[in-house]
Amino acid sequence: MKFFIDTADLDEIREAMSWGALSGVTTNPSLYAKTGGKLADFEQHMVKICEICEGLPVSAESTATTTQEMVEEGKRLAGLAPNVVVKLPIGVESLAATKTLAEDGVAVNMTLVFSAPQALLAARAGARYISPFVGRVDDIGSDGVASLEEIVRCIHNYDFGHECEIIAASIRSPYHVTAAALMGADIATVPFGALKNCVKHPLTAEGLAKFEADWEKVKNA
Ligand SMILES: O=P(O)(O)OC[C@H]1O[C@](O)(CO)[C@@H](O)[C@@H]1O
Repeated sequence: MKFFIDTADLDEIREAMSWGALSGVTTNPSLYAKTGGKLADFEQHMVKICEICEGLPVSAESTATTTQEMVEEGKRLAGLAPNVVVKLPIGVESLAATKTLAEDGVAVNMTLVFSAPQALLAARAGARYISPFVGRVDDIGSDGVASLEEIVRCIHNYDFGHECEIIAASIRSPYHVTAAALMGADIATVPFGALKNCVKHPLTAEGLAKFEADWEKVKNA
């Protein structure tokens, strides 16, 4: 399974990229809003992310509401850098936009996916990536991992005639990451904090403290 970072924060992206384990970035309007960025600076901000992650897929979300606007905005976003992936929320308008964009060679990440039928339709329309949410399903008292597993199994059952990867999204914990990898999700997009938590383990910290204490003894012997 590949790791993407789920943030629009340039410092977080730079730091996580330096760890050498990232394969891409996902952003959404909420994550851009969190950076304090203005509307006028949005596209340049996406360009900066694409430069930091040269060659890796960077999802930039369209906020258009009609098929025609999504296609226009999608083409503009795709023109910002060769590694831009246009993110569209699932709906009849965005399915139609995905078809057109995919035919034009623009990679689409279909987001806000919560069910297998939504995912299957997105794949049929030509989506390069599909983003089912985990954490937000847990938030409403359902089982986000079970929902993701259903979607992964349905998508992996078929050949859609084009590459189509599942991005486990709305990931909140190392447990979500393990569950996504066990079921064969292609990618997990993980916020910076949760990504750092994935590096940690209490026994690693305990083991390190012991090594350090024992080394002090060696130095003082
Ligand atoms: O529930 P959260 O943490 O807001 O996550 C929302 C998800 O939506 C996405 O836009 C899905 O593509 C990701 O950026 C993110 O993983």
